[in-house]
Order: sequence, then C-alpha cells, then structure tokens
Amino acid sequence: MSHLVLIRHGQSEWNAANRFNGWIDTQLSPTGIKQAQAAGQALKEEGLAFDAAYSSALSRTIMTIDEVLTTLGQLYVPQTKTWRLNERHYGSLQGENKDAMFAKYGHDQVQIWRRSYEILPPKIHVFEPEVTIDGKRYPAFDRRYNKLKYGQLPVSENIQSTVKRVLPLWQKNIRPELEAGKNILIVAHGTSVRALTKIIEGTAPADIVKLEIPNAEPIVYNFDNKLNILNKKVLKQKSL
Ligand SMILES: O=C(O)[C@H](O)COP(=O)(O)O
Repeated sequence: MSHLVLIRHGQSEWNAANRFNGWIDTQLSPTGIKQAQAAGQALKEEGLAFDAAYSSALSRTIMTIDEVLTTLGQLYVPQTKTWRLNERHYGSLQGENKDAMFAKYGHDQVQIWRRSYEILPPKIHVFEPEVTIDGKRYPAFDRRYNKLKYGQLPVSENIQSTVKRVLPLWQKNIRPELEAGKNILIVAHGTSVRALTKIIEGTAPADIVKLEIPNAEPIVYNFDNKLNILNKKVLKQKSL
C-alpha cells in the first residue's frame, strides 16, 4: 500500500494580482506561505511520512514544498525539482492581467485558451533569452532548462501537451516508487496536477478541462500495490 499526495502550490504573487504565471518564476505571496503551512499541518494530522518529494523547477512549488516539509518535520525527505512538473507554458499570455485579456479578446476566447484540452494559447514569438514585463526582466529559458533538447522547450502549452511531458516522469519515477510501497509528495501547478489526475484516474478530456485545483489543498490518494485507488480525499484549506 502507498500514498500519493498532490498539491498545487500556495497563492503566488501573480495569482493574487490576477496575472498569468505559466513558466514565469513568480514567488509565493504572504497568503501563499500561510496556505502552504496549513497544507503541511493538515498532512501532519493525517500522520503521513514521505519517502520522496517532487516539485517543479519554479520557485512557487519549491517554496511550498519547503513549507509543507518543514511543518511536517520531514525536511530530510529527498527532493527532485523537475521542469516536467512546471505549469503549462502560457505563451504570450504570460505576465498579462486576466481581466485585461478578457476585455481585449472576449471572455469565451480567453476561457478556451485557459481550459481547452487541445487548443494552444498564442505562442511566444521567438526563443528570447529574457522577457521584460512591466520593466522587470525575467529569464524565459534560463540555465535550469539548458539540458532540454530543442523541441522540448515550449512556446505555448495546453492540457494535452502538459500530459505528454508529465507522463515520462510518472512512468520512470513516480509509478515504480508507488508500486514499491513508497509514499510520495508532489507539489505542482494547476495544469500539471490536472495532467497527473488524468494519468492516474484515466479522466476523459471533456472532464479534465472542468477540474479546478485550488491552491495548497492536498489531494491524498491511497493505492494498493497494483496502483488501484483504494481511497482519495481532498484536505480543504480552512479560511486563513
Ligand atoms: O499560470 C497561471 O497563471 C496559473 O496556473 C493560473 O492559470 P489559470 O487561472 O488559467 O488556471
């Protein structure tokens, strides 16, 4: 028997500001830090002990996993930080305010870019080493991605393409660890958690697009050794 816990990171500064994050490396907001600590406390009350922990390569999941493991008293757990768990790349919407995009393109079009299974948001134009948003410079493709092959670097992603890049991590690492009876903690993003949910539960595209993932609410799976789901529950955030 094994446990898998999936968590979307705590509120980021750009979640709070209603801006598209994607691969831009935003930090947790003060509320996001408290949410991550609350998620750790909820897991502590479940009595869970982890054998391995995974986050994306982005600061908002790394900050969240550190708060969760610190609250659990399990900072010793080996951690893997991988681009495969990054948020879907939001193309040229990255950095933009969501309401401004609704006003510019219409609500229905922006919702298609946000939630369609196979339609891509507008692509970024070129592989620029840096992007400038509001006068601040952000690395677009920095050294954490320099081992990726050309073609692995996205210019825009949807749920379908996020599933494709998450799948090798599931098959090579996470699935074998769960089959060996290990307890795994994963802190990822809205769409990489959707991708994992689809892989684990075989959710149809029509249903996965409707799945909303709140910040910092642990989704706790309990599997048998053939990875059948024995139980699934969500530990809700109490209001802070
Ligand atoms: O990248 C982001 O900004 C977040 O994941 C939220 O995107 P969404 O509001 O479209 O889910």
